[in-house]
Amino acid sequence: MKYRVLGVVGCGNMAYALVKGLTQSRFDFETIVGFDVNPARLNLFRQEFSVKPVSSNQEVAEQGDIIVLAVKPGQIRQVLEEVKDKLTSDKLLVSIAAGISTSLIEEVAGSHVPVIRVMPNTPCLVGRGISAIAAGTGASVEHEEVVARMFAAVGEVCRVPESYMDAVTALSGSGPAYIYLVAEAMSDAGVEVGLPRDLARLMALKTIAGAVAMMEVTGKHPAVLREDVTSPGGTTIAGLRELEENGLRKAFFRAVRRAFERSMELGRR
Ligand SMILES: NC(=O)C1=CN([C@@H]2O[C@H](COP(=O)(O)OP(=O)(O)OC[C@H]3O[C@@H](n4cnc5c(N)ncnc54)[C@H](O)[C@@H]3O)[C@@H](O)[C@H]2O)C=CC1
Ligand SMILES: O=C(O)[C@@H]1CCC=N1
Repeated sequence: MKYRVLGVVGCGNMAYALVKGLTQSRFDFETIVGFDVNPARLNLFRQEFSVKPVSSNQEVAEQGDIIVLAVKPGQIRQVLEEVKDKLTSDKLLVSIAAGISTSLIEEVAGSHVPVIRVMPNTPCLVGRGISAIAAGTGASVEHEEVVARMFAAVGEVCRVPESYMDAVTALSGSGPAYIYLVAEAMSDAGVEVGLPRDLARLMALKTIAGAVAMMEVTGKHPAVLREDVTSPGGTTIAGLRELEENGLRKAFFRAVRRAFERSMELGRR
């Protein structure tokens, strides 16, 4: 299968991360065409990535061999209605919309169109994303391979059963925001005990980055690494006790469950 033209419907944040990664990688699209209702976004994509701007989603679907749907979940149905007449079985439709199932897409676009659903995350912008991919009923292993290679340009890729997608969305799709909140909270906590703000932020950020590197490089379980930091009767156990008593784990359980439910709600609209 040879896909020469990538079509991008919706040139927002996630499309930016993906197109940036693709243009810097060896993934060999001859052309990338795009449309966005906001001309400024389209202009940005033209200037930064030489994306060819077209004047409608239909044109993207007509010219693209692979069409990435990167609009908000609430716009997917309307966009599919616009483009469905241009979709043939030799094209490949890729949706990154949270909560939107491949069966919903097939229902509107027609079951002859191969559909792959992907849940990436914003670290794709710096090549450190994690994307889960799942195939619709009309997509083959080859279709999955092509999309896996595309998203490998912006980070790691996991193939998952589609039934995992709402959970993946709640954990890794939304997850960067949870960690930014932790970084902010740690910085403020450092300020509270007397550190200048810039220093507190640097310490928080480098501590998170260092801890992530420790988990990646050593391959040790986080609980083992945590024990290594925790001296008997020392400072860390005093801090950890506060986090446990204030419900850190409970807060994460609840956050991920609520985001999971929200992903399912987005798919029902
Ligand atoms: N932001 C994130 O962390 C992630 C987002 N996603 C999914 O990616 C999709 C896009 O999200 P973002 O890039 O964050 O949103 P965004 O708001 O940055 O991008 C959406 C773009 O679509 C454009 N648009 C709106 N209506 C349109 C239409 N009818 N035709 C063409 N373009 C239209 C908007 O002008 C905007 O530029 C969403 O479905 C979201 O669920 C998936 C993984 C992570
Ligand atoms: O907040 C959202 O709905 C999107 C999906 C995952 C991350 N951002």
